[in-house]
Amino acid sequence: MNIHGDTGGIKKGLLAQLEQLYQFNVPTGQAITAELAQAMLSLSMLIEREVAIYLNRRGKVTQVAVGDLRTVDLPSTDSRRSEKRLSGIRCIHTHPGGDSRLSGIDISALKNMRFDLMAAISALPAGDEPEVSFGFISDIDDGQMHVRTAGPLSLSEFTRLAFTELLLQTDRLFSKNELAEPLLQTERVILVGLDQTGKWAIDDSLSELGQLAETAGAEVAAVIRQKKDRPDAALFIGKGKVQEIAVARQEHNANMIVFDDELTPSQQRNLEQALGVKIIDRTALILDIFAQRAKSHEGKLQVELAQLRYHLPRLGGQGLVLSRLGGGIGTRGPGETKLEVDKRRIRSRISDIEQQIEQIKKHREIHRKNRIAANLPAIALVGYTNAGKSTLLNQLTSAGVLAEDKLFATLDPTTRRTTLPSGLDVLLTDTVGFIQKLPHQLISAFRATLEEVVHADLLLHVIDASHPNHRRQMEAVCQVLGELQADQKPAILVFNKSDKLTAAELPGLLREQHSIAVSAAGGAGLDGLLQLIDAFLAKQTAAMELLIPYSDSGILAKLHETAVIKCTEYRDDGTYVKIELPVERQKDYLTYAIGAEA
Ligand SMILES: Nc1nc2c(ncn2[C@@H]2O[C@H](COP(=O)(O)OP(=O)(O)OP(=O)(O)O)[C@@H](O)[C@H]2O)c(=O)[nH]1
Ligand SMILES: [Mg+2]
Repeated sequence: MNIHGDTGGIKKGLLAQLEQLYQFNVPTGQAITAELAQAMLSLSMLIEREVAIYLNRRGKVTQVAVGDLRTVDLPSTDSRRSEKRLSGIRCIHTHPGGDSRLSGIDISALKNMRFDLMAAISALPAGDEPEVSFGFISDIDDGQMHVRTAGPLSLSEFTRLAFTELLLQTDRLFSKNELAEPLLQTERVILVGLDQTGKWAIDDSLSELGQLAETAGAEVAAVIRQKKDRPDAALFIGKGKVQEIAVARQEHNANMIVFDDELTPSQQRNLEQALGVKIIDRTALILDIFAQRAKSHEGKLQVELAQLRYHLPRLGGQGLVLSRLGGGIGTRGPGETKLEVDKRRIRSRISDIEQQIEQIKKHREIHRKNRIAANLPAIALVGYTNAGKSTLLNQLTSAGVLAEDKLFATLDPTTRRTTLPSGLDVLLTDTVGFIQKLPHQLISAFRATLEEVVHADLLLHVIDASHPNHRRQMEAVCQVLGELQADQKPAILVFNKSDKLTAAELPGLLREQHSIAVSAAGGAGLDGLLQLIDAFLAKQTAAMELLIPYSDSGILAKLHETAVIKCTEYRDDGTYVKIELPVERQKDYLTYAIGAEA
C-alpha cells in the first residue's frame, strides 16, 4: 500500500501510521466512522498537511494521500464505473486550518471526479468535537451538475448521516438524466494574457497560445486579456480580472485556465484557490506537448528532466488541491506515465536523468569528433516551429523525417549527408523548433541535442515567410540562439513557403545579406540555396594540423601558396604545421592530418 502525494520530510513512523489508515473498514450505510476520522485528524496535525482518503462503496479505503499535490495519481478511470454514473468513490479529507467548509476546488473535484460525496473534517480547539462539511451532486439540470453543500455539523452527527439514502437518491438522479459532457471530456480552456508593452502583440501571442492548447488536445472556450505593465505579484492579473475569469468560467463551462506567461508557484496556487479550477501556464502547456511528442529515449529523458525541474518548486504548500481534479494537460509525462509527485523521488530522478544525459552527451561528442575528423562541414537547420525545417531536410536529402502542420512535430535531431553542386559533402541536421517564451527548462534540458546547433559550421535559419508574424518569430529564434550562445554563428536566412506569397511580396523579404526565398514543399529556390551554401563554405577556412614527412617536402611549398601557416615545428618524423585554409582545400591534405580542430 502506498501513500500518495508529497510525503517528503515525513518520518518513517508517521508514514507507517498513515499506511494503517488502509486497515480501517467503514460499515455500509455510514459515510465514515469516528475512529477513522479521528485517526486522520491526529495524523494531519502531526504532519501539518492535509490527509485525504478515498472510500469505495464497500467501505474499504482505496487510497490515502497527503499534502499539496496538483498532479497526484489519484483514482484513475478504472474506479469510475461508467461515464454516466457516479464514481462509487467518496473523498474525505482533513482541513488542518480549522475551517471545514468546502473550497471551490473541493466542489470542482466533486463534479470532475464524480465522487459519491466530498467531505472535509477539521479539528476544533480544545476538547470540542471535530466539525464536518460535505457536498454531493444534488441535481442534474440541462446536462449540468449541481452541488448541494451541508454543514458544518459535528463529527457524530456526520457519522449518523443517512448515507445509503443519499447514495440511492444521487444514483437515481444519474440514471434519469443525461450529462452534457462525458467524463474526462477534452479540456475546455480559457486563455489569459497580459498586454505588456515591448512584448509580442497580445493577440498574436494569445492566438499562438490557442494553437498550443489545441495541439495539446484542449478546446479553447474563451480568451481574456488585460492591459497591465507589470504582473501582479500575488495573482499575476488584477483582482477584478480574477472575478471576470470566474464568471467566464461558469458561462463557458471551462475546466482549465491557461496563462500565456510562466506563473510563479505562489501565483499559480493563489489563482487555483481563488478560482477553484486547474491553472496552468504556457510553460506547462509546451512541456505537455513535448511529453506527448517525445519518441526517442534521449528525447524522453530530456522532456522528463525539464518537466521535473518545472514541477519541483510547485509541489508542497497548503491544500490538497488539484490532485482531485484528475489528470490531463500538465500531469502527463513522456510515454503517458504520470508525473512523479514526491519531492524526494523527484530529486533523485532528476540526478539520475542528469547522469544519463551526461553519458549521451559524451557519446554525441565522440560522434561529432569523428565527423570533424572526416572533414564534413556541419549545417544545422534552425527556426520557429512549423517553419518547414523537416520538409526542407527531406527535400535536400530524402531523409523521410516526419513533417506535419503541427507545432513541435520534430523533437529529435536527424542528421543526413548530402552532396553540394561543387561535389563537397556536408551534413545537414534537422532540430527541434523554437517558439517565443520557450521554457528555459526545456532549453537547458535539450542541450545535449541542441549541441548540434552550437557546433555547426553554418546555420540555415528557416522562416515561414507566409506567416504574418514572421519577423517577430525570427527575433524569437535569434533570442533562443543567443541563449545557446550560437547567435554569432554564420547563418543563411531561408524564407520558406514562397509558394504562398505573391511575386510582389518577395523582394521585400530579401533585404538581408545571405538570404534566399524557397519553397521547401514545391522545390522552388532549392538549387539556389545549395549554391549559396557552396559559396559560403568555399569562403570558410578551417584549421588543420599536419605532419609532413621530410620525403614529401614539396607539399610544404604548395601549402605556402594555399594556406596560412600558423606555426611550424621540425620533429623527428617530419615537419609539423598548424595551418588555416579554405574548407574546400582541406581534402588535399587529409593524408597528413594528425588531429582536427573545429
Ligand atoms: N505551402 C507550403 N507549405 C510548406 C512548405 N514547407 C513546409 N510546409 C508545410 O508546413 C508545415 C510544417 O512543416 P515542417 O517541415 O513539419 O516544419 P518544421 O519546421 O519541421 O516544424 P517543427 O518540427 O514542428 O518545428 C507542414 O504542413 C508542411 O507541409 C512550403 O514551402 N510551402
Ligand atoms: Mg520538424
